[in-house]
Amino acid sequence: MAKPVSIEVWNPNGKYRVVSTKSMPGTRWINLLIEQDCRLEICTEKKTILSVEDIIALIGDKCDGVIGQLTEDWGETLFAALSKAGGKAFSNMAVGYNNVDVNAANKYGVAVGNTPGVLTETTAELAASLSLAAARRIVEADGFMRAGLYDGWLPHLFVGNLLKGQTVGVIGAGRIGSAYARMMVEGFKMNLIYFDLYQSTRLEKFVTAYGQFLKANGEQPVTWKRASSMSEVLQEADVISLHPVLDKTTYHLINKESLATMKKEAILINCSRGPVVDEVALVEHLKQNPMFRVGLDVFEDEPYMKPGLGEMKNAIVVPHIASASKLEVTKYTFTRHQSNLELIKTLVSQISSLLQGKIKGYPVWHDPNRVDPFLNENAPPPAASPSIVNAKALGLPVSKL
Ligand SMILES: NC(=O)C1=CN([C@@H]2O[C@H](COP(=O)(O)OP(=O)(O)OC[C@H]3O[C@@H](n4cnc5c(N)ncnc54)[C@H](O)[C@@H]3O)[C@@H](O)[C@H]2O)C=CC1
Ligand SMILES: O=C(O)C(=O)CO
Repeated sequence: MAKPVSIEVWNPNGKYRVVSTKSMPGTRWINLLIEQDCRLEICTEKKTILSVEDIIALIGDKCDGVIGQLTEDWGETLFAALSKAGGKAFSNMAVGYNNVDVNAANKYGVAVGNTPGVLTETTAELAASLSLAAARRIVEADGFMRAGLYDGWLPHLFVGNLLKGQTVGVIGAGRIGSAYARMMVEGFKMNLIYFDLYQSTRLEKFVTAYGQFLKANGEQPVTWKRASSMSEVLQEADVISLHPVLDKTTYHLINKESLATMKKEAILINCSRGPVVDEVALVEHLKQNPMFRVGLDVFEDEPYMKPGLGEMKNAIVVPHIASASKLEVTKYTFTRHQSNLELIKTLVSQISSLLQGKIKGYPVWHDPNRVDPFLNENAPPPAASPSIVNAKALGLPVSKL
């Protein structure tokens, strides 16, 4: 028998039992679920990462839907348990859903939601922040200052990289990769080289137009190139930022061999998922190449770092905070996790619309890139469910809205 897990209950007489494996910011999401006749149970366990056993205990004998986290292992065992409890909907509070075995969800007929589009700017901004911090050695210089080592200006003190006119490389030029590329091209007048399985026409058009603008103003125009392979990006770029999904094609994309092809003074940024980089090989590369620098938001064995990484002066490491930003929306200023608040509303729309429609017969929102209709605080969410990643496999109809 699984150990009981502590919970807080909202709307005990609600018709649908929905479990959230974590408490999330604000009360709007709770009210939305209550309005949809849900009994909501929020896990209040103190530990950060719940085990599969903990989640099985939360699911219990009857559960209609679960809102879960990217730190949880949603595989065969959990989908079997959810299905046995009558569950039909699972929402992952994240853009990335590499922690979810979608085939297992399909097998048990559970719809899987994620939250694309709500963290694009916040993640791109963190990647840009890490790029700048690495280029100008901000963290190292800050440590030096605090240690009382500064005894006067010197011509060679903490010489870093000037970004203007250098080349920024993006691997995975989807929503976040493209937003980051625009920031670096427009903000620092960098040239762009990118690799993606698909052409990013909008991004190319943007860089072309910006290049023409600069030229018309008597400045050096920026350029773009779509690389035919990832290695082309690694060889040519001065700053490389990783933004692909994590799947078997991108696991250890950056490894000993690919690191060896990069410029000795290149900067590598990872705000995608840790296992895209072979972290052991990275530590070794950092040791051998003191002017090679990295900025990491994500780690291979999160929350842990591979031995030696934390001691490397040429590494900037932050604890998966790309989504943690404040945002002003008209007159509202929300808390630190504003971006997550937006994301939660998307989740709530998923769970409640799926349950109301009993899965079948309820349309799935047609465009996973358009989340704005779900984010308006004053309007009810549209009568469709945003971003169900396995809609096609489950034969769910798509909204014509
Ligand atoms: N650090 C953080 O807090 C956050 C991390 N993320 C991560 O960022 C990832 C990307 O998010 P979005 O840009 O919204 O997704 P997206 O789906 O718009 O972009 C991903 C891109 O990767 C490309 N891709 C897939 N396989 C590839 C390969 N083998 N080589 C090169 N490109 C490949 C796809 O074609 C696509 O254009 C998410 O899957 C998630 O893991 C997302 C939000 C926050
Ligand atoms: O949404 C995601 O994929 C995240 O990593 C959130 O921080």
